[in-house]
Amino acid sequence: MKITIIGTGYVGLVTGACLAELGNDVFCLDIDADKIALLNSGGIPIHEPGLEEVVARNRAAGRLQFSTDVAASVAHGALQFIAVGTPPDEDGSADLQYVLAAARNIGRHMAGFKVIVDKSTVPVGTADRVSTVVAQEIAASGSGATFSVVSNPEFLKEGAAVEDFMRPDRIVIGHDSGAQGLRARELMKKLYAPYNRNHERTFWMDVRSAEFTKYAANAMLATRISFMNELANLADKVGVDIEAVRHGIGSDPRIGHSFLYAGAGYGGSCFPKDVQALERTARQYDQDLFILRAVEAVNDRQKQVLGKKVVANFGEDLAGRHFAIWGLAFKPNTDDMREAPARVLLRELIERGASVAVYDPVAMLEARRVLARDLDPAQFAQVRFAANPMDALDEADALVIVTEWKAFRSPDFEQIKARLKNPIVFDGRNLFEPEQMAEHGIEYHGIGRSVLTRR
Ligand SMILES: NC(=O)c1ccc[n+]([C@@H]2O[C@H](COP(=O)([O-])OP(=O)(O)OC[C@H]3O[C@@H](n4cnc5c(N)ncnc54)[C@H](O)[C@@H]3O)[C@@H](O)[C@H]2O)c1
Ligand SMILES: O=c1ccn([C@@H]2O[C@H](COP(=O)(O)OP(=O)(O)O[C@H]3O[C@H](CO)[C@@H](O)[C@H](O)[C@H]3O)[C@@H](O)[C@H]2O)c(=O)[nH]1
Repeated sequence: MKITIIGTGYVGLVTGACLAELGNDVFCLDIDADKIALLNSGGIPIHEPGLEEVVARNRAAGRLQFSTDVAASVAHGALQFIAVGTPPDEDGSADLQYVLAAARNIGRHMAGFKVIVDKSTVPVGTADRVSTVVAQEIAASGSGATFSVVSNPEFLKEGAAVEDFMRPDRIVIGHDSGAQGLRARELMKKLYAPYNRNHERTFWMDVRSAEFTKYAANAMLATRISFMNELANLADKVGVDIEAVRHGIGSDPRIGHSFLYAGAGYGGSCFPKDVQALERTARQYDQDLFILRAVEAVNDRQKQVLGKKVVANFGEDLAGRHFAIWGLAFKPNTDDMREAPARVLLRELIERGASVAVYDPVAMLEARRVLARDLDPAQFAQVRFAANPMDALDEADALVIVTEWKAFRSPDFEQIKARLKNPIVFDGRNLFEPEQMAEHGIEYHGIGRSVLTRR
């Protein structure tokens, strides 16, 4: 099938590359000329396992092209995927300017019949707004073109995006029940047939329900994390090991094991913004989503937990103190720093007068860019970018772990102890066992595990 993808960010690039991998003829459009030039020279703008190979293979086969040419992109695809960003507006609602700009371009240049697929995460009612904008442009151009807008939210996780897209646990498709909507449904069915031959994993529904499903999924996952983080903080006070509790409750199939890890708070480009946007939608309908307000507040506080543990240990004034930080990206296997808990920790430590040496397996360049924006030049000068994890430890008063990279899981503890000024580890992702740390003579502070540390 001929497919156009508008926006070549995490979602657009992965969607385009994976659809090309199945033999489709894919045209990827972006307004960012540098990104398109990079992709056309064989580069990849993001770190995502397996993506580079899929892109290279399909570019070479002529099934995947990148361009800034709007008219050509609209002419190309029978299916026009909108995969542009929907960042938070000042009031927390989803900013739809990029989605509507993409829709306007489609309407302005289209001829014949097109299926417009909203893949971006967008509030309920957005498909109607896209329809209105496209219809206005068609009326202005006089092309007489026809279309149907479909909602097909994306559930991929960064760091596992290619795998998630190629083996989806569900495909949600919202379409209209009129003739154009049913025509769109047939095309979507054909497109996704290779992923699930009998469509056992496709959930067909109306457009608004599909739009809402995406927010409901992220809100539920964020709720589980904040719930566990809140309990972990209590566990620290009442002498309970949150990891034992996690196993104890997760074995109940009604609860399940996933997304119950207490830690330094959730980050990324999705949970924080989508929880906020759903709250905002509710407020527009005079409803207060109490649970989600609490989920957000708990997460904001949780991002400060590591800083608070450091202060409890070293005092409020950290002038002259130096800390090693392992992990900067908001999660492993990505270089994405959006809403990363490490940014909150670094600001806190540096504002209190400390200096830091930081290390992340892939996010160093992105961190440099983001931290130069977060911090003023004098503060930024307090950050040393270390060459490897052990190099970050020298002369540090303690090691603080923020991201659960696999490479941090089995370090040489004797070397850690020898290189740190004080053998103290603050573990924001519960990577290590407190007993094991005690054996190495390392003072250990996990999340919700202080009972084991005291033993
Ligand atoms: N990142 C994820 O893991 C993820 C997962 C599921 C859903 N989503 C949702 O998908 C959407 C995209 O997210 P992302 O992380 O890929 O964003 P991103 O910021 O990485 O990429 C968006 C791209 O769209 C381009 N763009 C903006 N306006 C354009 C226009 N008019 N025409 C062409 N290109 C345009 C930008 O230049 C950018 O390259 C968001 O709604 C997000 O919530 C993201
Ligand atoms: O038990 C857990 C699981 C995750 N996290 C944190 O939660 C954040 C988000 O993690 P994850 O969900 O794995 O990453 P994302 O790439 O943001 O993916 C989420 O957001 C995407 C964008 O909407 C959705 O498509 C995915 O389904 C949804 O998982 C990260 O900071 C994790 O460290 C925890 O603290 N505890």
